[in-house]
Amino acid sequence: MSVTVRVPAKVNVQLAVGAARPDGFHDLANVFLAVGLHDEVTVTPSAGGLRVTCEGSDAAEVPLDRTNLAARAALALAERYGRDADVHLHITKDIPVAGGMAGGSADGAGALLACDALWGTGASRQELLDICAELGSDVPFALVGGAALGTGRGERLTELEVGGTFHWVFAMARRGLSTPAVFREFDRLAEGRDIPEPVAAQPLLDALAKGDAVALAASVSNDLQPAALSLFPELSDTLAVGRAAGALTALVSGSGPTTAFLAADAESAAEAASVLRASGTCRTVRTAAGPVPGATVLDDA
Ligand SMILES: C[C@@](CO)(OP(=O)(O)O)[C@H](O)COP(=O)(O)OP(=O)(O)OC[C@H]1O[C@@H](n2ccc(N)nc2=O)[C@H](O)[C@@H]1O
Ligand SMILES: Nc1ncnc2c1ncn2[C@@H]1O[C@H](COP(=O)(O)OP(=O)(O)O)[C@@H](O)[C@H]1O
Repeated sequence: MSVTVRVPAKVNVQLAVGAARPDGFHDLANVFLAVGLHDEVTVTPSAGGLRVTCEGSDAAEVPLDRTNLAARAALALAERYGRDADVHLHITKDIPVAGGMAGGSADGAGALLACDALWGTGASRQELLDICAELGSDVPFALVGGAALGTGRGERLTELEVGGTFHWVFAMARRGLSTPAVFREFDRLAEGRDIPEPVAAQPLLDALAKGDAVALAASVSNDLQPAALSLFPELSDTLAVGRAAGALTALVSGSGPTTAFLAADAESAAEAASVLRASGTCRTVRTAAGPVPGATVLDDA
């Protein structure tokens, strides 16, 4: 008996960042879009206690101990509902690790939903979302999927209407970037400046609602991009290649270092992807469309 959950990656079409809070986090206006790159998490009862395994091209970079977000999710649910977390969690990883696409968060949400289905806890959606928020700022969105505005530290979600499909190209970099390090660099670059309250941009929300890629391209923004570029200047070359290859816009995905390119349609995305692949400025290139649903239990094969 096992349960498998499929969970998407995200791109931030807007990431407005406020000043550092006393707890070290930053208030955000974080507009998430779930895109069709997925991890799968399979949970199976295991007599030998909690165990995590991972397969996929980035598997060597994924921690297999209790710091893995999937393990933390299983332990949090077990504690809340008085269960033993005697499970084997197997992650089939397709989301790049430390890429600003929330792969670890996806695995956390996936493991939570899978363990919940396996154990039949009867937890409400809100209870699951509360556990997600304890695990990390990006984890609730991986459960919800689609498109949403995240406020607070990104964990308080308002789902958004999207009127069409957006076609993206993602260029994975040759090394990762640490999310806390990028926020620290944001603070350093912001020193001595007044940081406005983060708010969602109305033209961006309208563009999403209309499914208008040209309007979305004109309104995307990422306040962490200067910090990511400061720590990883070569990303500017990748952004320039994607722009020259016809992308409507190019930006760093979240805290990076994955770069994201919005294309007019699937064909232009494929063309930009092949130019980026040939450029030698990145490790791998993928295309993916969004929005897609959040964490979903798969039927038995
Ligand atoms: C930047 C974003 C954009 O969606 O994602 P990535 O691009 O890294 O995937 C998120 O805000 C990352 O969310 P997540 O990766 O869940 O971060 P958390 O585990 O909650 O926090 C890790 C660390 O990031 C910083 N952090 C995170 C969220 C936030 N609103 N303010 C922060 O300052 C803090 O230093 C915190 O200790
Ligand atoms: N299930 C997981 N998958 C990937 N990384 C994980 C996982 N659990 C914990 N981590 C840790 O979280 C770090 C950030 O990973 P990830 O979520 O992929 O990136 P990002 O926060 O940039 O989207 C990794 O370097 C790794 O040490």
